[in-house]
Amino acid sequence: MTTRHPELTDLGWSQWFDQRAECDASQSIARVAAVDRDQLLLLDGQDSFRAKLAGSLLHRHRFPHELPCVGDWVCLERRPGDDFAIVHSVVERRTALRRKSAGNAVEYQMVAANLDTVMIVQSCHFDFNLKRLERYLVMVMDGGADPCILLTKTDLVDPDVLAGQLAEIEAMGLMTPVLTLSNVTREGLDALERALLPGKTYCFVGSSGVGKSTLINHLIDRDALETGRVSATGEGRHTTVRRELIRLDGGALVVDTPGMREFGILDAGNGIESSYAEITALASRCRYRDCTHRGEPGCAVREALDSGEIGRAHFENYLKLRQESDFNQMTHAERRKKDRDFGRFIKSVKRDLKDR
Ligand SMILES: Nc1nc2c(ncn2[C@@H]2O[C@H](COP(=O)(O)OP(=O)(O)OP(=O)(O)O)[C@@H](O)[C@H]2O)c(=O)[nH]1
Ligand SMILES: [Zn+2]
Repeated sequence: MTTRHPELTDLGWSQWFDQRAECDASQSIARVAAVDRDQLLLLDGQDSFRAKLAGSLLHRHRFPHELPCVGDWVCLERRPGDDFAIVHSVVERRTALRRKSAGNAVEYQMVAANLDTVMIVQSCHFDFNLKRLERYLVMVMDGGADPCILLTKTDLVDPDVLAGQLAEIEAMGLMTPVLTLSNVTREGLDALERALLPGKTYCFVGSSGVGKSTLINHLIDRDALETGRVSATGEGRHTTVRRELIRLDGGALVVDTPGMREFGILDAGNGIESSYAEITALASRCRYRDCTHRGEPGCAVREALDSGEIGRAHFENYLKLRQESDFNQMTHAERRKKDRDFGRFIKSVKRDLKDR
C-alpha cells in the first residue's frame, strides 16, 4: 500500500489519513509524541522538534479534547531558525481513547489518539474482575480501537486459577484476543512482542500495580527512553518533556502516558447489570443458532430485554463488542462517510436557502 507520505508510515501514517488530511501546501505533517502545557513534541520521521499551537487553532477549538494530544497527526509550519514550529490543525482522528472529565457528564478528556490496539491489562492475581474488564472493553471500542486483553502476574497463581479466568473471559463470547504473561518469568513476553506489529500504535491501560510499567520497561530499553527526553526550553532548564510515543525495536509504536496509569474507573455502573457472560448464556437458548437478537422469533435475549432482566445499553454494548474488528472498522468508516454526506447535504440546503 502506498501513501502520499511514505516517510511517515513508520510512525503509523496510512492511506486513511491521506484521504483526510487537509494541510495547506506550505505545511508539513508530524505526529504528536508528547504534550506539555502549551508545548508539543513532534516527530516527522526525520527528527523530533518542539511546536506551539497557532492562535487560530486555539480560537477554533473551544473544547480541550479538540486540541492535539499524544498520537495525533498535525499540520504545521516550520521555518528554519525558529525555536518552535507552529501547529495549524489536527488531522481527523481514526480512533480516540478518552475518559470522562471528572464531575462533568458531557465533556471528556483525550488520553491518546490514533491507537490501533489498546491492551487492557489485568493481573490474574487479585486484580481480575470481569465487570471492570467489560467497562474497559466498552470504552476502547467506543473510541474505535481494537481491544486486546492481557493478564499479567501468571507466576503468582495456580495454572487452574488462570484457566478458570480464561474460561470466564471466553464465556463472554467476544472476539477479543487474550494474552497472558509474567514479568518475572517472562513467560508470554515473546508472544506479546510478536503481537505488536510495526507501524501500529498500542497502549496499555489498567489499574495501578498490574505491571504496566514493568512490562513497558521490558519492551523498551529504559535507557533509550531516558535519552528520548528532550529539552523543551531552549536552554535545557526547567521543563523536560518525556517522550510518550515510543518506537520499539520491532517497529511497533507504544504510547506511554502518565494519564494512562491513573485511568481508573470510567463509569461506576449500577451494579445490577447482568454480565456479558449472562447474555451469552441466554443467547444459547434462542431458537436459531445464528440468532442476531434483532427480532427473530424465539429469541431468549429479546425476552430478557423486554422483561428488563438485561439492560438495553448493556445489550447494545454487547452487540458492539461481538463484532469482529475488521467489520467494526468498516462500519466506523461508513459512519464517517455518512457524517460527511450529511454535512454536504446541510451545506447544499443552506445554499438553496440563500439563493432564494
Ligand atoms: N510477581 C509478579 N510481580 C509483578 C509482575 N509484573 C509486575 N510486578 C510487580 O508489581 C508491582 C507493580 O508493577 P508496575 O509495573 O509498577 O505496575 P503498573 O501497572 O505500572 O502500576 P502504576 O504505574 O501504578 O499504574 C511491582 O512491584 C512489580 O515488580 C509479574 O508479572 N509478576
Ligand atoms: Zn436471540
